[in-house]
Amino acid sequence: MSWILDLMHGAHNWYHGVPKIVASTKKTDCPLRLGVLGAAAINPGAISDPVSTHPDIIIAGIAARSRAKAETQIKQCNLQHAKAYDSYDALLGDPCIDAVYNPLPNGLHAEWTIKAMRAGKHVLVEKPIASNAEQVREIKKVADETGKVVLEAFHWRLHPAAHLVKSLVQSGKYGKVLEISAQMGLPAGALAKDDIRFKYDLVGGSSMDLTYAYSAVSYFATPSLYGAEIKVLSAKPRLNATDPNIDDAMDASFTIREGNDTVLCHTSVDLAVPWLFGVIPPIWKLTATCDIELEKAKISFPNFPGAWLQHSILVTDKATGKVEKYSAYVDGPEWKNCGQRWWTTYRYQLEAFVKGVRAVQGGKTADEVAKMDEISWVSLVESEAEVAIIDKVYEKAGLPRRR
Ligand SMILES: NC(=O)C1=CN([C@@H]2O[C@H](COP(=O)(O)OP(=O)(O)OC[C@H]3O[C@@H](n4cnc5c(N)ncnc54)[C@H](OP(=O)(O)O)[C@@H]3O)[C@@H](O)[C@H]2O)C=CC1
Ligand SMILES: O=C1OC[C@@H](O)[C@H](O)[C@H]1O
Repeated sequence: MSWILDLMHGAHNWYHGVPKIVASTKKTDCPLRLGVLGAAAINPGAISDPVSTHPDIIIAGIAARSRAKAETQIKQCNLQHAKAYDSYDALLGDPCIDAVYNPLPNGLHAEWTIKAMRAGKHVLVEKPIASNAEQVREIKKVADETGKVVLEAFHWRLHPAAHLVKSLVQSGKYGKVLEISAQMGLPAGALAKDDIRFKYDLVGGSSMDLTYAYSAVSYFATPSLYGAEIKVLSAKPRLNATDPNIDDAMDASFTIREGNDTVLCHTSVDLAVPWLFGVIPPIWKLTATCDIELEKAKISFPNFPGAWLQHSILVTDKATGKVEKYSAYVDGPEWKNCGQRWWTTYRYQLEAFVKGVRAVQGGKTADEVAKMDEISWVSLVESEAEVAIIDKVYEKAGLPRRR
């Protein structure tokens, strides 16, 4: 699956001339030293690529359960400053490492994020940040105790396009939000049968993996999800043939109520969208979409998780049918004057993480970082509220809560 992402990155970088930018990127005298837990398939696109164009961070190490695997990835990504470790503990025990990227299977996110903080490291942890909301609260507790930064790697939320959509929605110009739908799917066969996403003990399942859909509806539904009341109306899973605890797909409907305002939300996620007649890829189910209905307009944000590739935000006036078109690749309401046209969502994510860590090193608290004006951030409060929705969806579907 990750080869698709690597292919998209390659094409994107070639189109924007990124290799020249990489070659001319000078690192600072004392860049942050990042250690990576696991030689995961996602690493080249999600961390190695953005680090290559960031002046203030290097990958100083990769740990894998076998040193050879770590060495292979170090070579593959051409990481000149990286050391291979043969265990995650060995990397965490190295005082030369300042911060950690955690792309382990979902079920290990909370455990290793907490271990990393206790070892004195700041953490960028893959989505979903934890198996359930209780674990997110535990992460928050340890972050408060240790003063370390934790950022859930919700890259799409850190891209200017997401912020533009949010500002259009919240502007009041189009009235209240009534209904939001988001979908995301992968074609059947794209993932191997033994992929981590199909393993219950590693906290797999479509709702855990394609959590973007839950994140999108909740981000756009309210100014802040904190304190909102969630009621799941329906949750219909399509169960995995081998493991009935795994939702290969999940269609859910729920309401998000804040004060007197209630937004009806629909999410549809699928790790194995069946091919039509076994041969035709169902493109319309594979395109990630987020559609927002307000009182006076409909806003559509296609390809919301991959906005760095291409997106076009359409606002249709419900009375006149007139369509306004927007897009955003830099700056915007959260980043102000920051970013480049060629920055991927992962590059924005890294920008946020490095700025957050530097701010904490400069004396700010992690809570203050989440509120800083000059960066975009996903707070642990937001992460917890989103994971809590997924907990409730599993409960409604009659599936066990992930742990
Ligand atoms: N932000 C994004 O765009 C994306 C995010 N992700 C997220 O990244 C994470 C990793 O996904 P992906 O790279 O596809 O997964 P992989 O299976 O390629 O990587 C998972 C890593 O976890 C390690 N691991 C430790 N214990 C186990 C175990 N018991 N079973 C299997 N692996 C184990 C392995 O490390 P070792 O090298 O030590 O053997 C492996 O490299 C997931 O949380 C996923 O949600 C994934 C794809 C895209
Ligand atoms: O971006 C993504 O797309 C495919 C998924 O399986 C993956 O985990 C996700 O993060």
